[in-house]
Amino acid sequence: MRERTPRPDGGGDAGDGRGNAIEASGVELTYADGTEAVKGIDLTVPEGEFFGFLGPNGAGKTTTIKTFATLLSPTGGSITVNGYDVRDDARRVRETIGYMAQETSVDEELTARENIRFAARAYGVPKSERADRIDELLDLVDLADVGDKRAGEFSGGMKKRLDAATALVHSPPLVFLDEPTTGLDPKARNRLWEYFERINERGTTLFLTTQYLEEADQLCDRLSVILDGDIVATGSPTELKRRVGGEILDVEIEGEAVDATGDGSAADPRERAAEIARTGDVFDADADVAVTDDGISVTAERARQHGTDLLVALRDDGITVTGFNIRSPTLDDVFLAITGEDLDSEDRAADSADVTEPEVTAE
Ligand SMILES: Nc1ncnc2c1ncn2[C@@H]1O[C@H](COP(=O)(O)OP(=O)(O)OP(=O)(O)O)[C@@H](O)[C@H]1O
Repeated sequence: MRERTPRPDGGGDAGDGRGNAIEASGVELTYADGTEAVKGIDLTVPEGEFFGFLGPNGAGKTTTIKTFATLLSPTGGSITVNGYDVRDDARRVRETIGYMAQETSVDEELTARENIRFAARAYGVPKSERADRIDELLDLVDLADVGDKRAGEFSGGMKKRLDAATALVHSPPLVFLDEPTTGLDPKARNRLWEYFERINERGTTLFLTTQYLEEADQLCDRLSVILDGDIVATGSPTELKRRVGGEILDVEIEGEAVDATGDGSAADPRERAAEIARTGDVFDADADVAVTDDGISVTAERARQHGTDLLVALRDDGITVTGFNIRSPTLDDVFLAITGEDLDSEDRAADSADVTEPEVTAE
């Protein structure tokens, strides 16, 4: 069991007996050069929640997390963390949080065990408790077998796990994780996810920033989407997906654009199919039709019911359908609907050029 940190009287209440780990109201952060990185956000995170903060590069995730962790002072609004005001009680806030920054802070010259011991000393963990705490944390992040190896020999994923262990050394009830899995390969990312789930199950509130929709979907109870310093949506992954509405019908269409008349005007069967989906009688006017790499994608309330009507209409027009699929919206669709941008495309490409795993075992 984690140790409960006594809360000051001012701590908020989530309404179900739980307090609020974070209460933020109208938070603004404008940098000295005039960049308005955070533009008045409101946010409440109940104790014990796994909360996600999702947004593309430069959206304001790190800036927000730094104001919550007292590393930056907000230029407007108010923030209470574990019941303490970040301006008036910064020291108490720091004592009751863990913070895992984007860049790992492990000392590569030290062993895993020495890294955690150093953090334990820095956080004032009583000497009598240190040895047990170090063993417990090494176990928790599956580094017990390599506890006496130098961190410099570890893979990227192992360093991240060690870093996360050091953020937990004083048993904080709230831990901030700033893009903890960026740059890791899928296997290392999965290991870290398991570890985060484990510490959340022990009762620790987690505030995670991420660019990965899949990560937010898999881990988070609730999440907010931040874009250009503003929160543009908040809800559970399921609620957000429901908000997109309806189902998605993906239709794969044969054939490239051809210049049938030889006058330079290419007829693209996908464009023609999209026109039929938009203007035919098959779907309601509010159906959303997009041309994709392979064909078209239709988001509509009754996509499942009317899918076959569309296929017939396409066939009657001489268009060859090579495949189709009806699915529920993903968070990717949510993000696309909110922002008009596909969040994942660039990041996925970056992933393949990733950290190589491991020379040292226990990965
Ligand atoms: N020290 C700084 N001075 C001025 N502008 C800054 C500073 N740090 C960040 N910014 C700007 O503030 C905005 C938000 O940046 P922030 O790092 O919070 O975004 P982010 O969502 O965490 O992105 P990333 O995923 O790239 O870390 C960006 O426009 C960024 O360029």
